[in-house]
Amino acid sequence: MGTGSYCNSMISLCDALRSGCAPIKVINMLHFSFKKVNFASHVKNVRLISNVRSSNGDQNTCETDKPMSFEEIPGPTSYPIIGTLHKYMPFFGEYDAETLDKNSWLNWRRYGSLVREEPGVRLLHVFDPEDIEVVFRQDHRYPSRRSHVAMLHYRLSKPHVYNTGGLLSTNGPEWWRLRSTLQKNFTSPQSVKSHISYTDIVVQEFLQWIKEKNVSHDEDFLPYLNRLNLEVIGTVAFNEQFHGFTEQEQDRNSRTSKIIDAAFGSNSGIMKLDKGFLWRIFETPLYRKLATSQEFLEKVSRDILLERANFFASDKNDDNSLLASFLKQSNLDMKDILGMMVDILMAAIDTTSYATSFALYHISRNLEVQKKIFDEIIEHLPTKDTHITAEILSKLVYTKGCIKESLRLNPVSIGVGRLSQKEFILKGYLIPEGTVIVTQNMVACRLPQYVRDPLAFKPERWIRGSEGYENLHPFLSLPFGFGPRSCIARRLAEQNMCIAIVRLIREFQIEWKGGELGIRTLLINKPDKPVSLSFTSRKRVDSLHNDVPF
Ligand code: HEM
Repeated sequence: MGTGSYCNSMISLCDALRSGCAPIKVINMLHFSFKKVNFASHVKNVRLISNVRSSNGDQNTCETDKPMSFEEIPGPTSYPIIGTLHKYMPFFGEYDAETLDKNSWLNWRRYGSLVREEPGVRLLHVFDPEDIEVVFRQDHRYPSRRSHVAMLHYRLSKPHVYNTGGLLSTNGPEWWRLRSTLQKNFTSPQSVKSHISYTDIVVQEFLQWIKEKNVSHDEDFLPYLNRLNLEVIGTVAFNEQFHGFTEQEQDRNSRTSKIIDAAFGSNSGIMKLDKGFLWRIFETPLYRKLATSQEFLEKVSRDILLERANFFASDKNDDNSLLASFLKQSNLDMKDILGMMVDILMAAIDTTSYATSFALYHISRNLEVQKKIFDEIIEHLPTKDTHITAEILSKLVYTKGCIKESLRLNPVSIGVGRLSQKEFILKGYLIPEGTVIVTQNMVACRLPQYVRDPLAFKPERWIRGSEGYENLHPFLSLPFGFGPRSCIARRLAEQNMCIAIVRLIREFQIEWKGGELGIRTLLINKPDKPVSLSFTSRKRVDSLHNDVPF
């Protein structure tokens, strides 16, 4: 079979994967493609070199093999000045800037597991978890990312408001000053657990609200989840109630609605602005949108901060919000804290809502899985008014397996970005300093060479001791990134998702009513269609089957 038919078979494979073809059919197609095609033979040669180096235990100082240059890495043709940007041109280019997963599939099937691109920067896509591990092992004291470049520009242009670009966009020692100070309260298990009871209260209010609204599958559930996650993060991070479930706050001009819009307005422009440069010359509409969104989040944060700062000045409070802990740090000033508050509003709402949407999507399509979650929940929350505690959460092993499995199939980010800070050798190629590296975890997580039956939703693969347990490569699924630069709120986000899912499944039998759910990548992976769920009260299900305790 020639390259043409290889491409065709892989195109059908990609189409099949995206269109929700039965997983087994897709795997068969994959095996067929692998069997018939000599998969980019030069990549194999490079692998040999890399293996020799690995067995010597010293990748960087091999004297006999001269590393191949970065330009020799397979990838789309790069032209002077425009590099590979032509691939992203509307009408002509075959890549769509909003379907990054599709572009990655195309790259992987054409060029193999290491792909070079030059869309204005030196870019390397890494698909193999072994290589992903090598990338992260290079990590420096201050791991860097090249992202949020326009936001960095915006914040640095307002030195009276911000000291830095904030955690998301700052690199180097200044990033570490912020991170090392802020992360104590974000990540310590004790501090994270201290937020369980408030979060549970907010989630129960949310349940009450969606019951009153009689939410049906004709509505998109995502906006509901946005409100929930703003309310949760408001309470946990700022001890602020936004009252997002009230009639008044549902108005599109309310503070809640405008924060959700501004968070999305900020996030959705970041990636396109990172790729472009015109905003450096004049204020483009997209840059303006980013600036307006940031201004609104700034205003909300400033109002809360001023009120709280006065309150804390009295030193008589038992507030355990993150903001309370920030205000006690002597090496943070108000500008640092304001920047972090804006970062929290930007980073918390869409991420958790998309991740929860996809988890509900998988759980509601797999009623067997849902039954197992319900059985586990009912064992630990025998009545609806049992409070969720840290001890209960620690026992919900299956539910947590579902969250991990959903994040494997549908991570919020297609992979993790890093900026190399010194040259290193990967698969026999010399990767120069300053290369933008994107680890392609989402694609790798759907490949049969790394995961058994990869497109099936099988929470058991994460559960040690269960029959379906799989010892997956530790660098395969990295939904929260890796190392000191990983998501600062990982534990909190997982906890919030778990509490929401537990309460929803405890209350309702949930069914998926939409078609196959794909992704649209603006910065993170948003569901590409409405999140269409039907909620049937367990009371009703119970009276039908009469086998579930209440
Ligand atoms: C399910 C929800 C979430 C997912 C999947 C997620 C994922 C990620 C990922 C992949 C990164 C980049 C990590 C890396 O480069 O190694 C990141 C960074 C970050 N996340 Fe999250 N995140 C989530 C929720 C949150 C929440 C709730 C907050 C805030 C309360 C938050 C705040 C941040 C911040 C500030 C960073 C930048 C950290 C740094 O550069 O030091 N995230 N997140």
